[in-house]
Amino acid sequence: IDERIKALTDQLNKYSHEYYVLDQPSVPDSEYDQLLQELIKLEEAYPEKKQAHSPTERVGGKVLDGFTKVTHERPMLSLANAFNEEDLRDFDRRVKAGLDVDDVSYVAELKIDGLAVSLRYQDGEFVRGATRGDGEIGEDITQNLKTINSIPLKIDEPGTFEARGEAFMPKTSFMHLNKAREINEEEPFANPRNAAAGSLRQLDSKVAAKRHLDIFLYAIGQWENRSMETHSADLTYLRSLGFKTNTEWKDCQTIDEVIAFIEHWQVRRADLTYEIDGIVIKVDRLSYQERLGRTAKSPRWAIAYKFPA
Ligand SMILES: COc1nc2nc(N)nc(N)c2nc1C
Repeated sequence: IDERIKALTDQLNKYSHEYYVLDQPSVPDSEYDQLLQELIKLEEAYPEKKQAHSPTERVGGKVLDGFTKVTHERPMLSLANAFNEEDLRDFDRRVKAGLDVDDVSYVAELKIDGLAVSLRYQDGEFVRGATRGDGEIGEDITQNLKTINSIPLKIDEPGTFEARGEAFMPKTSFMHLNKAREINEEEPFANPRNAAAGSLRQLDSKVAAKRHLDIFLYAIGQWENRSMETHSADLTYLRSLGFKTNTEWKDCQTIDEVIAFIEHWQVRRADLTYEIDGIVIKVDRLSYQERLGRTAKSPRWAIAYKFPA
């Protein structure tokens, strides 16, 4: 029985990764559902044999009467903003002056319009998910984050590992949710960001489970075995661990390439299945990030270009 429960758990988590992260399911939904039903029955019969990373965790658990507070060991900073080309060139000049180098490569990423969250893993198990809060103190929303199917419940990484990213509601989920709310004469959400925030702050994770939220991870927070040289290597590593990262990021050798990337997405963003409110530019070399450091609330090695509203 033990073996069967473990085998079903790992198999279903693998299918889930293929479907929700790689968008390449290898089995039909009917086979997934059949195996899930078998696991549910086995866990009901032998509850003590249920694995911590069981996919049956996805449907939501008990209703909480409040959120416990979480202290972020590494503060979750907010980004300084840029609104035009001049701001971007000023940022580039400041970075080069601060490092006393004249060639700095950047990574440009889509700025997902959602809610910043932190996912903490202990010896491979997803043990805690939290909101950014004020950057130092956030709220424990683990139960709600477990309902996001693209979040792996288990990863192959020993010790403490923290992934950070943006939880969001895809545009189609947002439209369907608001249509349902209008039918129920409930107040519609103003935008997908508010809908995602409202969904993740539900005390009843069964409600969050129905909101079809998704997530893109974009940084590694706490990591005992930190070993990468660049941010782009971190993004590649996150993907290799099974996390959903946004594939539209680009290595830019100059700020001109960044500006071209911004112009490209300023037009193309309407075609995306999720809302973005800008482009985030980060110095790629991690040792350079260390040297540039941070202000009280923002890193000096990154900036968020905001699209005109
Ligand atoms: C390094 O800090 C950050 N990086 C980010 N990257 C992307 N792509 N999107 C964000 N919203 C974002 N937000 C923050 C605070």
